[in-house]
Amino acid sequence: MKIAVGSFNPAKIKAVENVLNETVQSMDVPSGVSPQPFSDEETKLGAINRAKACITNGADLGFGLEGGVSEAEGTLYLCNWGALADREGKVLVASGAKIPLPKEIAEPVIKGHELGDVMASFTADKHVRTKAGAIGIFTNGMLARDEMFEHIVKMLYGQYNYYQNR
Ligand SMILES: O=P(O)(O)OP(=O)(O)OP(=O)(O)OC[C@H]1O[C@@H](n2cnc3c(O)ncnc32)[C@H](O)[C@@H]1O
Ligand SMILES: [Mg+2]
Repeated sequence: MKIAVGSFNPAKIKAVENVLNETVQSMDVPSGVSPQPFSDEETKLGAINRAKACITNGADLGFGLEGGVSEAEGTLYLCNWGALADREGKVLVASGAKIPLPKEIAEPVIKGHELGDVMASFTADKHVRTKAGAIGIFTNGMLARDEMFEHIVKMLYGQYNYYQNR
């Protein structure tokens, strides 16, 4: 069975490999949304598009993981979504943990800068998006980006197995 993840970001690949305990293929697929999704709906759609594109590119199971931001009551939150697609056209979704972003991060993102770039200059680490991520930095290292994606992958794969076995 060919399992793919629609990204070359090591945090996303590692999350799928750790949960499924299998080697997965990375696929360069379009998310079909903006590089910086700005709502739960847009972030979820990016995840679904990536998962479906893996199937179009020949995978049996395709994972799409997407990071974004969403605004509620004047606060900008980090938001994350995942989707799992199969060859039968089944698509499952799950959302990840959310935390508010501090003002010095939220302001440049609202002005149009990508969160990954803002985090890179804030931490002086251009690889931050592939490791701790914003979630790791602002939880003081308690929850890294790959671990947060692992929770999403568990919810996706768990739902997939539940509905397969019913
Ligand atoms: O190569 P892809 O798979 O696109 O990986 P990415 O790091 O660009 O990740 P996303 O497209 O899913 O996320 C959209 C933007 O939000 C950024 N982002 C989202 N969550 C983040 C986090 O926890 N830490 C740092 N940047 C994050 C990300 O780097 C992008 O600029
Ligand atoms: Mg991206």
